[in-house]
Amino acid sequence: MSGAVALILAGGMGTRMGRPKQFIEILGRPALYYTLRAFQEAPEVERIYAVGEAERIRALASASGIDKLAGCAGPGETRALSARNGLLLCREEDGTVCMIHDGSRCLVTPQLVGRVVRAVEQGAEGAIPVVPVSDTVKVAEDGRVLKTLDRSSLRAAQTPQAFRLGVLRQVFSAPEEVLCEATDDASLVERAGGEVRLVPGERTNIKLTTPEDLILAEAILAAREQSGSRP
Ligand SMILES: Nc1ccn([C@@H]2O[C@H](COP(=O)(O)OP(=O)(O)OP(=O)(O)O)[C@@H](O)[C@H]2O)c(=O)n1
Ligand SMILES: C[C@](O)(CO)[C@H](O)COP(=O)(O)O
Repeated sequence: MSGAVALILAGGMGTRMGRPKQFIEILGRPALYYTLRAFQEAPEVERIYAVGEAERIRALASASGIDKLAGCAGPGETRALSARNGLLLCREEDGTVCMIHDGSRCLVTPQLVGRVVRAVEQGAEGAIPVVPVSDTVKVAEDGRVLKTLDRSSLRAAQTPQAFRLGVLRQVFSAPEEVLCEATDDASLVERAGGEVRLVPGERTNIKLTTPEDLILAEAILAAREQSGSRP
């Protein structure tokens, strides 16, 4: 066992979904159940920390056999401030591998968790899952195209994003305005000059963001169930 830790961010309001996403039921279980279960099943993960409604998350974990859950913290005003709150729960040493993961990416697999942990164990300062961008991406302003980007060098970043705890402690000590500009954790490491390695992500590792994503998530989980892997 690698002894890695996972920090699950589940303290958002779900503004674009119209309700908090972590407790929306998919195939009869809250979305967060599937997220927690993937980390519970990953042999590389020793402990799980979560940010969000502590009582509800603890109740979900204990009803679902998620015995790696080691602590919960209250949410911050933004994703980055929630991550900073969660990091305060981690008492492990600086060298421990820590993954930060969106609770709303409930289709994450234990295999993907293993890939990002191994990339950091093999020497990367940070490791993030990415998938190639399949649309053509335009830079826009005032409803007009400014330019078209070269798609061959573009990647869509997912979570879990893995780093040594010491690296996270350092980059999350930046001022709040810097933290809140970052839309993922790796960009804070990049800003500090750290090298972030890319590992293959999974197209099914979608982030529940808008109501249509629920249809997709349910279909993917149902297909996993049919194919014999648990949803
Ligand atoms: N203050 C916040 C904001 C977000 N998150 C978590 O960070 C992840 C990614 O955030 P996002 O998908 O944007 O979720 P919400 O903030 O809930 O959605 P929205 O932006 O539509 O309000 C989610 O698992 C969310 O619960 C969090 O823990 N604390
Ligand atoms: C961290 C992330 O999931 C990487 O793609 C994404 O940036 C989160 O964005 P959100 O607007 O907070 O959902």
